[in-house]
Amino acid sequence: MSEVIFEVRNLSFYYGENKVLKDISLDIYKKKVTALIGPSGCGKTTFLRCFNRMHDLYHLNKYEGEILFHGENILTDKIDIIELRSRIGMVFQKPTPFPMSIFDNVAYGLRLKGIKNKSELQDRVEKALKDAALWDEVKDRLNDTASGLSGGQQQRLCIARALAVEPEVILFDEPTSALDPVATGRIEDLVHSLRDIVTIIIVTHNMQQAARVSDYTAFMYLGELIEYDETTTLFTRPNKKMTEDYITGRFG
Ligand SMILES: Nc1ncnc2c1ncn2[C@@H]1O[C@H](COP(=O)(O)OP(=O)(O)OP(=O)(O)O)[C@@H](O)[C@H]1O
Repeated sequence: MSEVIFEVRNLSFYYGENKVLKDISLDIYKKKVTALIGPSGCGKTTFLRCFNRMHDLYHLNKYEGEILFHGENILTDKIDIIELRSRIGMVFQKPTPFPMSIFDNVAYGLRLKGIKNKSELQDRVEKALKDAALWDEVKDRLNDTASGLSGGQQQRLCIARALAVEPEVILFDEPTSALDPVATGRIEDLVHSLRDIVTIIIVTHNMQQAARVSDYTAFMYLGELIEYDETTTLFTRPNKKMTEDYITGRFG
């Protein structure tokens, strides 16, 4: 069994009065891919956004319970959220390149961290683009604007941007929902391979995708965690009838 990086303990979450996560407890394992699946509105994205405190942007949102990150609760006021987000990166549904060059997109977070040295920047941008399986396609046009890339390339650029600051964790929120099947396949291969360097939590609508890319899968329904197990077990021998009904397409 691998090392635990997050211990989620009795986590509930409210949008104002609306309780959408209900007493969730689970462990997330280091350098593994964990998929969050379940029907629309079950709380997958809400759960994902707790891990880097994305909900803090709106003051009526409320967390209860704990998420221990290396043993420290990240849901307290004592946490430096900027620092937390540099350790826990995020990739969104739609590619969100900044309106600047390919190079500057990847260098952005590095410059924010105070890295000014040109050759260090170049090395780290190159490494991040290689890790994101994009280097060969862009190495001759690093100064071109990022908006000229295809959707799939833009999403890999966003992954490179997230990787550049060497986070411990990357949260993926349905990263292929805006992509065609070929671009989707490339992102899936990439997510699968990235677990050698980072811990990944990924929300997906697509059960086949969860089965292909993840080591662990959490099945959620109406804000509750119904079942959580190794992906192969959850998809072949689920414990709960509700999980079985969902993965065999009987509802949702
Ligand atoms: N900003 C918000 N304010 C109030 N309620 C919200 C907000 N965002 C989501 N919700 C509600 O919280 C519940 C969970 O939504 P969430 O987006 O987390 O589900 P999901 O499983 O990711 O859904 P989908 O697969 O459709 O993206 C839903 O009932 C949704 O309507």
